[in-house]
Amino acid sequence: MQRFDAIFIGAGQAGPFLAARMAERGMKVALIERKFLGGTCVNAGCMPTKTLVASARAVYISRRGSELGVKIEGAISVDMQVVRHRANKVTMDARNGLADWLGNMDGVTIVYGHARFKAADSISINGETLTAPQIFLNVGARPVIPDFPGINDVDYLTSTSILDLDTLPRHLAVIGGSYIGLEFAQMYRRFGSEVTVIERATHVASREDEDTSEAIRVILEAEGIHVRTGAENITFVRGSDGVLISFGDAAVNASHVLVATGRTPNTDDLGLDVAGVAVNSRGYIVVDDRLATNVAGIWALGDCNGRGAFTHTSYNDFEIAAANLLDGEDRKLSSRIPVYALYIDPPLGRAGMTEREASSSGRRVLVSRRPMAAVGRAKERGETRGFMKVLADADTKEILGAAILGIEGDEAIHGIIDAMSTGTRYTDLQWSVPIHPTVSEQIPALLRGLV
Ligand SMILES: Cc1cc2nc3c(=O)[nH]c(=O)nc-3n(C[C@H](O)[C@H](O)[C@H](O)COP(=O)(O)OP(=O)(O)OC[C@H]3O[C@@H](n4cnc5c(N)ncnc54)[C@H](O)[C@@H]3O)c2cc1C
Ligand SMILES: NC(=O)c1ccc[n+]([C@@H]2O[C@H](COP(=O)([O-])OP(=O)(O)OC[C@H]3O[C@@H](n4cnc5c(N)ncnc54)[C@H](O)[C@@H]3O)[C@@H](O)[C@H]2O)c1
Repeated sequence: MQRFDAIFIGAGQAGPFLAARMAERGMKVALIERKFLGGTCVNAGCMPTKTLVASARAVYISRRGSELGVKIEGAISVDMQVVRHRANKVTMDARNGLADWLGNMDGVTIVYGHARFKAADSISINGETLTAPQIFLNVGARPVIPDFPGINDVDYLTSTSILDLDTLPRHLAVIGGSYIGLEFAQMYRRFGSEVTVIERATHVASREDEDTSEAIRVILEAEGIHVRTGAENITFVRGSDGVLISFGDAAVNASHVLVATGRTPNTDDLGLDVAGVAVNSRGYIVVDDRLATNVAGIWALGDCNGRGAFTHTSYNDFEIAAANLLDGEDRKLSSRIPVYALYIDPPLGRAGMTEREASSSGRRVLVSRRPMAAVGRAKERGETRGFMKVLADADTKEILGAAILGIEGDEAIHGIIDAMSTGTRYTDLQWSVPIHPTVSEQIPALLRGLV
């Protein structure tokens, strides 16, 4: 039996950083990973997909070159092998960087293999037992495949396996119209595939307000993506040249199918029952405001605790745990404001509540909207799709939430995020002087328009 001060299961976006902080303090830590250092973000998530989104945007801009006075002789074509290679390189550089950093760190032992609890303070891995008084779970999540009739009779892709494609699908059907589905749908359309998004809900990106979902749909349809919402009873049959997907009274004949209907936590094969760690009905590990599970000495960080599903929420879990356990602070999960971006192009940057959430909170809600077509920066760049809106509490003057769907929306939203994080009232921000011409310069004006 090998003894450590702390054991980390999963090397995602929280565990490695906390392991490093603990090792710096002279602790002896084991970091167990069954696949690749860096987890989903580095290997099958943000990094490769945002690299692909960048390639797809380059195609889009090239095709629009003549509008901006750029003459490109000959047809614009896409080399999918180069596209894939570039995404793979970004992943490999990050993965190798982590391996160098952690591999050379005194006090950190990296163990590759699948870990399972043997007891609340010990882990079985590759036939060996490791024990520690502190165990941190950072096991992440994986794609969930619904029990669609016929799905197992056809070939389908997930957000992970699609990264290995180096040819262009004739017709990509994307099941699920949320983050993963919409990002892949738009990039493949831009690469040159016919694309159909098939979504069960009445709107794409259905967690958003209807005006946001509708604006996203308009953007996607303008690029030639077929969007089918309200799709009930989806079934799959293998056809002569692909897959026949039927839903309601419609059918689509696709060459490739991407299933992007959500993710499920990697908690089913961890032996949590042996350790007595509680999970909720969806398999997420139950944690308190400081990320502790119900078992003393065991914490759960990142996607597997169901309190966030993004790289920045996982990394923030590390920051909370490190602050509380190593720096004598008292940081809480409940202080975190929900923020994220949907990386279609133009992106959707989001902070805080939707209008639907704000209205149902019982507050007096003020709203201000502005189309991107009224934004100078957007006009100058010839990219006026989308809109921005902000919500505030009429009584407390708090900023409650915002959405910026438009060029640089993922960056410009940070003005709102920082204001919300510091508790700045909208009345204090209305008269700040922004730089012209930027998308962010609209924020003070937007706040002055709250009614
Ligand atoms: C296609 C896609 C695009 C995304 N894009 C974005 C984005 O743009 N921005 C954003 O913020 N988020 C994005 N995400 C989400 C983001 O990737 C995740 O929220 C984030 O990676 C979660 O990190 P984590 O630390 O919780 O776990 P993960 O990064 O999932 O890491 C968990 C690790 O644990 C390992 N593991 C699991 N079980 C065991 C076990 N029993 N023993 C040993 N090891 C184990 C796994 O192999 C994995 O390496 C995207 C996700 C996907 C799928
Ligand atoms: N930009 C980003 O930050 C980013 C990008 C990609 C992924 N992610 C993370 O990955 C996670 C998973 O993303 P996702 O898009 O797979 O999941 P999701 O849960 O966000 O969306 C799943 C979509 O599939 C639909 N759906 C579910 N079951 C269906 C069915 N039977 N038939 C048709 N449609 C169905 C849902 O209505 C929903 O629109 C997200 O929680 C997100 O945090 C983030």
